[in-house]
Amino acid sequence: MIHVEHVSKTFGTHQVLGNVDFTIKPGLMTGFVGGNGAGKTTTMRILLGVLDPSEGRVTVDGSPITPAYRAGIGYMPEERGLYPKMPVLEQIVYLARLHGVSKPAATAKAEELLERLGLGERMKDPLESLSLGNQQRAQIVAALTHNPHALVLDEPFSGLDPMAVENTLEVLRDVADTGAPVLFSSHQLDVVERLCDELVIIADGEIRAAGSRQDIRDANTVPAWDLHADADTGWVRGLTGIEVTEFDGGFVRFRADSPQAADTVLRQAIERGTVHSFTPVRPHLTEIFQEVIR
Ligand SMILES: Nc1ncnc2c1ncn2[C@@H]1O[C@H](COP(=O)(O)OP(=O)(O)OP(=O)(O)O)[C@@H](O)[C@H]1O
Repeated sequence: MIHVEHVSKTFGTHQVLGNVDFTIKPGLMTGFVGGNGAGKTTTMRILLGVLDPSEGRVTVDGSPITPAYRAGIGYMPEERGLYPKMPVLEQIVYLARLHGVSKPAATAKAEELLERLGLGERMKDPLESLSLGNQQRAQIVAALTHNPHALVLDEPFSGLDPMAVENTLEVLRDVADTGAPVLFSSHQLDVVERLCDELVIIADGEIRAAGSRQDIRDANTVPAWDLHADADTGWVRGLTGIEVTEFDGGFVRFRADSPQAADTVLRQAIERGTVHSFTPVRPHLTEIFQEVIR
């Protein structure tokens, strides 16, 4: 398990990370979500050793991360690093060889990954002749060809079409299934919500929420219910332990101090007429995200 432990970072007098603390668990895909300038790239650079933290440290299974461990991470930096004029396959094999992979093994792996990401026909073409989305796919392959034991990917899905997102997801999932911790950043919560097992939400250089989707939902959900009835539901406003948040004739959304208070609403609604539905409100993760990054 990789642990970013109480990391702070200051550039001059500008603190961009404050006590950032989260884990990336083996075998799971962790989505690192935050708006522009939230601190995702800075955190990833510290994880990779490109930047030093002002405070805190990164550990792997409880010990400080080593250069050897870092060298075995598949890293896709924010500033994409491939050579525009060099053929795609050739440079991916070259980069894998720098990691100590033999030429035949690197070639076989790169060809397999390029095929899976739909670049089978373009392997011999110079990178610059590919569309931006296809260059992005090549970058992903470059991060994976040296059989990394962990992945740290900065915005791997940005600019990919839906099919490429699915193919990339499958490839990343295969790496996670080998027991590797996988971290990828994104500012597209809808994508991350669907793709990852765990989420880390950052805003203004601070972690605002972390854990599984369910953990984050449970921790940030105020119990609320929706009631749809035939008759006007204005009477709900007068009940103790109930706070009405939305109301429109036969519809009311309310928060309840306890499940018993919510039951009372249902009982009274049935006594007053026909109840069409009575359901707990499950906020979408996107709504929670908007709330926690405020
Ligand atoms: N070398 C630097 N010197 C000064 N400030 C920096 C430096 N690098 C990053 N910052 C600042 O740190 C903050 C966090 O930036 P960072 O790139 O980590 O955010 P991000 O979450 O990756 O954003 P984005 O999604 O826009 O890439 C920003 O305010 C940025 O201007």
